[in-house]
Amino acid sequence: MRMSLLRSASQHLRRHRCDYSSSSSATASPERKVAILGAAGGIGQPLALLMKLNPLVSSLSLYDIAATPGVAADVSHINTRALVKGFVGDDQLGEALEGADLVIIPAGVPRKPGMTRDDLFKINAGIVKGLCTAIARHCPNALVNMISNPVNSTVPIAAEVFKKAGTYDEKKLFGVTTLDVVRAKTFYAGKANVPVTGVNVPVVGGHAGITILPLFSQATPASNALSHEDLVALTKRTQDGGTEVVEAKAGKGSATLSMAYAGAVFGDACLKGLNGVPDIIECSFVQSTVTELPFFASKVRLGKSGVEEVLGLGELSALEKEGLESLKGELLSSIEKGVKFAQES
Ligand SMILES: NC(=O)C1=CN([C@@H]2O[C@H](COP(=O)(O)OP(=O)(O)OC[C@H]3O[C@@H](n4cnc5c(N)ncnc54)[C@H](O)[C@@H]3O)[C@@H](O)[C@H]2O)C=CC1
Ligand SMILES: O=C([O-])CC(=O)C(=O)O
Repeated sequence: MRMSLLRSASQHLRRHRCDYSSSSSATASPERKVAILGAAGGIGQPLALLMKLNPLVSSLSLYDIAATPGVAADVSHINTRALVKGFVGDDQLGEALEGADLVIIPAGVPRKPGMTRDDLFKINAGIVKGLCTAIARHCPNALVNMISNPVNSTVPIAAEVFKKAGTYDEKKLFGVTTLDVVRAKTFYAGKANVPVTGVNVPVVGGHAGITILPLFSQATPASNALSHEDLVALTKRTQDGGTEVVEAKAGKGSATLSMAYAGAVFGDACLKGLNGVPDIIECSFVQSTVTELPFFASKVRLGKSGVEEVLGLGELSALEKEGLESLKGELLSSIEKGVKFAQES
């Protein structure tokens, strides 16, 4: 029983790119330091656990403004490669970041029922700005995976902070939209009645409401079983996935475990790219010329310096073309709000 559980878990990870066994052996892979900022939170803790299980990580730096030594002590006892250190408070942030190859940011407040992601802007914009200022100073060459919401604004804030500091490299800044892909795969597999492990669905646009645009016309394996109404319902469920969790948690936060999984998948992909593993492709919200918007989520090829190539949208269905046009206004205003905040504060 135990062996078959382990076998099926490892098959799952292989299909989902978190293929730790084939990514290169722990001893052969280069030293990689990963820092998690907000490591004591709902996402931070399980994400710290998952990154501790990733043999590509040689050093894991867990930073928060609260309670990190406990989380770090706990995770550090797991007998895997990464050496874990905990850091707490402003004066330890520099040390937490020094030499990091990848910084993952789930710091900030989550939604409660009735709130939009944009309602988090007031608090999270300042948090992200402060953390990115420190990244520019202490590890300007690190890849940055932004989880903190509203991603449609926090990524442009990070870009502006890095520009001001003279360290901006558009190849190294990513808004993490992997959870949208994770949800689209799960919901599509359920509706199309196909095994979820083989499913892929690109999700483009941004990471809030209608700006989340799953491209089910490009889903693999393709399904003829889905009606127009099914596709409309699948699109809406993917767009509202975060709200579904916020409402189910009824005031106790938003998605944490599925987000930690998604963050670990995306972080692993970034590390594989840095290590020169070919053909690593994930969706992410990045600086883009795919549309007229300055930032946009689409498939990107990851490489040794971050984004190697931003891939185009491919052919869209009529429903998706309509979705693309209707998301642009909201996405642009969220981007502009982030830029304005960073330039004026
Ligand atoms: N991109 C995505 O798909 C998703 C994004 N999120 C977002 O992730 C963020 C975190 O969510 P949770 O972990 O559930 O929240 P949480 O409240 O459980 O944890 C946040 C952590 O950040 C820490 N923190 C606050 N200010 C900090 C600072 N200046 N430096 C370092 N740490 C700081 C807090 O002490 C806390 O431990 C939220 O903004 C949420 O909306 C959540 C789910 C999905
Ligand atoms: O909905 C939220 O507030 C958290 C989030 O971004 C998600 O779960 O996609």
